[in-house]
Amino acid sequence: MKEVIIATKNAGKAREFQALLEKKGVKVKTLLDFPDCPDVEETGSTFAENARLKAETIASYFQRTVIADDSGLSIDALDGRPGVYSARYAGEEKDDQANIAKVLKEMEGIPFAKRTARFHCALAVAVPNERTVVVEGTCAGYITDAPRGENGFGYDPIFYVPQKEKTMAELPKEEKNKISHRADALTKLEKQWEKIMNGESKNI
Ligand SMILES: O=c1[nH]c(=O)c2ncn([C@@H]3O[C@H](COP(=O)(O)OP(=O)(O)OP(=O)(O)O)[C@@H](O)[C@H]3O)c2[nH]1
Ligand SMILES: [Mg+2]
Repeated sequence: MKEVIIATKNAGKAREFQALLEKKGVKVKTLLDFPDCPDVEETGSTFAENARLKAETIASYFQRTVIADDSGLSIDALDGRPGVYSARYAGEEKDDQANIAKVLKEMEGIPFAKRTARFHCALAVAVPNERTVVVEGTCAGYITDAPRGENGFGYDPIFYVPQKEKTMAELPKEEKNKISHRADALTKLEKQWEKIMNGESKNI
């Protein structure tokens, strides 16, 4: 079975990539499998910049093809916050519950129609000494006024998906994986996928 390294230490993302890529017959390794792997500082101001930074640093470390995901939630009523700071919105410890609590507090009193939001996912494919490819995916929804559901990770319990009439955390994982920002971004690599997996880096 072919194998790809996803440059993430986020267990929720790791599970989703495993499920998404299993369908393509690809085995996923993440940085959770390589505890000595260096941490990459996310100094970019966009999802694409951070995805590129993570992918290129880790591709250079392993000297092989690496895909990185930088993602997050943009809320219109909060001028796009938490945005690229989604993981650490309530502090360095990356606590999902604390992040949710902070968002709900900031959204108090805002009516449903004005609670529009969007998940973003930038995926960067880096091959040592080659041009990096970045694609992006989104998923639109609304911020609820209380958490609902146990599935997924991050802000999923407060992200309402109108076409499903459920929060992302109330959807079974197969359903999230059909409509998520991550799935959307991955679709955009569809045409290049064979080349990526064969390590044919040029012109992907
Ligand atoms: O409800 C959610 N459903 C999702 O599907 C989702 N995808 C991203 N996020 C949020 O955005 C941060 C990513 O930040 P991020 O890309 O820097 O990742 P991270 O720092 O957690 O891990 P790494 O991949 O950098 O190692 C995460 O922690 C989450 O808070 C999501 N929330
Ligand atoms: Mg991160």
